[in-house]
Amino acid sequence: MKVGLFFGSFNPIHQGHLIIAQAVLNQTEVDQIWFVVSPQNPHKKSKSLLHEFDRLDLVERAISDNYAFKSSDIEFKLPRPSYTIDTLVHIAERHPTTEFKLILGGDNLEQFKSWKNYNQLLDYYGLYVYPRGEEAASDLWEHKNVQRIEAPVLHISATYIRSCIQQGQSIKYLVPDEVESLIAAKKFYL
Ligand SMILES: Nc1ncnc2c1ncn2[C@@H]1O[C@H](COP(=O)(O)OP(=O)(O)OP(=O)(O)O)[C@@H](O)[C@H]1O
Ligand SMILES: O=C(O)c1ccc[n+]([C@@H]2O[C@H](COP(=O)([O-])O)[C@@H](O)[C@H]2O)c1
Repeated sequence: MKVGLFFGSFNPIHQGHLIIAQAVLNQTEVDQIWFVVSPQNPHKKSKSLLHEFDRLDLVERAISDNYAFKSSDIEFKLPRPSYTIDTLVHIAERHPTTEFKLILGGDNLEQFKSWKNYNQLLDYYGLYVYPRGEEAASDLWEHKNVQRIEAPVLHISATYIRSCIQQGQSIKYLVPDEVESLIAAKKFYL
């Protein structure tokens, strides 16, 4: 089996994430996409970071209608902050017959060389990279283990969604209905 690993803070998950995941399923050999919720991105500090179990809950609601999408809380049990190479080695050890690829936005490709052991991620696993706005300036596009995914660029971000909520604006259509209703019921991000 081939699995695409989509790592993220998912604070919260939104339609941009889901569209990318579906594009990877459509355009590659992967059988499943696993959404790996990161409790703490090593390069991000956010005052409005929702508790990891709540973010996982939102992810599970968002993907429940797609059998090819799975959620993972594996990083909750690993040391923090979450370095992707450490998680990947851990996951790969537990699934020795599964082939893993990393799904990455163009924005993350630009800083990818600052990631822990990025060469190992490239050489042992490989990347599916999709555009996110302006073309990422990186020589890594030429790497043999980097495959470009064509997907519509949606300028939705979790930051924008959180700011809509704080301003009392609706987030309908930006997130799946099930995500919108849980955020409203639990008064997240207010
Ligand atoms: N609209 C989008 N289109 C394509 N990729 C996206 C989009 N939003 C997020 N991503 C990608 O999804 C992954 C996880 O992103 P993350 O959970 O941090 O969402 P975000 O919207 O970028 O969050 P924030 O605004 O809080 O920084 C990252 O690789 C990011 O590049
Ligand atoms: O491993 C690293 O050095 C590293 C550096 C920056 C980001 N990451 C991971 O990249 C993923 C995407 O982050 P985010 O917050 O943009 O969703 C998330 O799982 C982070 O832990 C990983």
